[in-house]
Amino acid sequence: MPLKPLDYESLNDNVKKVAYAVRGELYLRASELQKEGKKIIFTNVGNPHALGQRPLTFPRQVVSLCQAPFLLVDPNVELIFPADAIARAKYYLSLTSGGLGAYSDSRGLPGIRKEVAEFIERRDGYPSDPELIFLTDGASKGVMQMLNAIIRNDRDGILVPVPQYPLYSATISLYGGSLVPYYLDEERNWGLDLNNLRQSVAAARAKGITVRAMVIINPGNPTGQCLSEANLRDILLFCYKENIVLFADEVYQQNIYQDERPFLSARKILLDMGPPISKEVQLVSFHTVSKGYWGECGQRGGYFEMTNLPPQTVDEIYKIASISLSPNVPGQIFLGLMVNPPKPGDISYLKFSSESKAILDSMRRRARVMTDGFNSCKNVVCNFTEGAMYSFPQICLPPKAIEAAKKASKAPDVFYCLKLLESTGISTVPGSGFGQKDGVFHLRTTILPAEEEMPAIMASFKKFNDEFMEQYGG
Ligand SMILES: Cc1ncc(COP(=O)(O)O)c(CN[C@@H]2CONC2=O)c1O
Repeated sequence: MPLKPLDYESLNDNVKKVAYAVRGELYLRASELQKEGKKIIFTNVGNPHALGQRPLTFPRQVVSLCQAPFLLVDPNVELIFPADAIARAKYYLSLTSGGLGAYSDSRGLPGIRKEVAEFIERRDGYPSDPELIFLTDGASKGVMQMLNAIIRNDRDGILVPVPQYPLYSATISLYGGSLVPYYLDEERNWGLDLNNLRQSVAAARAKGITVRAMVIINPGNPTGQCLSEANLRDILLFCYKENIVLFADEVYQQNIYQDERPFLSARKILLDMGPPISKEVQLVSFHTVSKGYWGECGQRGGYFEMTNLPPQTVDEIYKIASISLSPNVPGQIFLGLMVNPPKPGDISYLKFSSESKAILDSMRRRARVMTDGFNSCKNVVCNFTEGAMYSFPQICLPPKAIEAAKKASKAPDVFYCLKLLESTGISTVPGSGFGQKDGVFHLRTTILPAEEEMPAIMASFKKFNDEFMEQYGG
């Protein structure tokens, strides 16, 4: 029988090349075990509500009213919903062309794009143009749109930090480009290594690759590092000198757990640097409602902002966005609420700010508990989670463990994570899924398990790890 068009063997090779570890072998094994009745702690995905985080009240009130406008005319509505939520729902509905069931413009509702621009202006102190802000179904879709626009063939290279969030490696594979790694320095808390960056570009060019863009993830996933102003200036100067576009993935900008390096946007530093750099470097910045203290991953709300892209390019990006007709409208409303939350004096302000602060304060405490927990384990070292939502400890695997992994035809860190999962139910992602230096092994977990469960989880991990190291002669 001839191959059918959708038989595996006849699929697009780029599709078959793609790997995405966050929901890879460990996740699938964990799902099997769960079906068999084993209690699994899914710390593999930065999915706060799946780990018990409660949604913020105000956004849910507003979107509920938007989803069910008949409530707005119910005589009892003010008994259940605060007046500012009612007013905001009416405002958002007035922006739509027929409620949440109607398509919006392919770039998103202009009124919400304006709210995003105003947020950026307040954050950075520079004007922002709503026409250069596109709303997307999560930041992922924006990243994919921009990588699709810039990758022409396999000679086009995209600089990606290693360890990296595999949205980038997977998308670059999918679109047939070349990933050009630049290694973060684990000894300096995953700091930027400019020499390695320059060497990577030179090596890529020597192979005939045209380096077109550089990705920064700030704060980092899985590594959690926060870039300093000096780092950002170095990166922007580098992009200017090398004629490279900067993709700034800033989805964790609310998730900061230390005071030394607060979040600074790439756009702010670019504009601070002034001409010629501020006029020449092309920058695309990404954000989402999935992270921060919102954690509204399932709502699929995101945006990207374009800086120094020519109008004709913006038009092309708009054309491609039009193929998908409209970003989902509820997700757009969540985004509008995130960038324009209740203000002091608003009825909902006190509740909103206390809910938000409680979540962030707890995340900061959990980041510390998890880091210290890992560092109390034999042959485990872990940098502190400066930001984002993850811990990325290095597991120093003894030779016997590496030998056993080889016999099991598993990468050493996959072997370790599978043993951890089978023994404790803790579902993690092996460091190999994010990239790491040869011979050095990690795992990624989130700092998201409930705070009251964290000590028991870390104790369970420690018991497993120390027994594992004993068994394999570590
Ligand atoms: C750095 C980074 N960029 C973009 C995204 C995508 O966000 P959207 O939900 O807006 O598309 C994620 C999601 N983080 C994944 C999801 O959970 N665990 C992770 O590592 C991310 O970590």
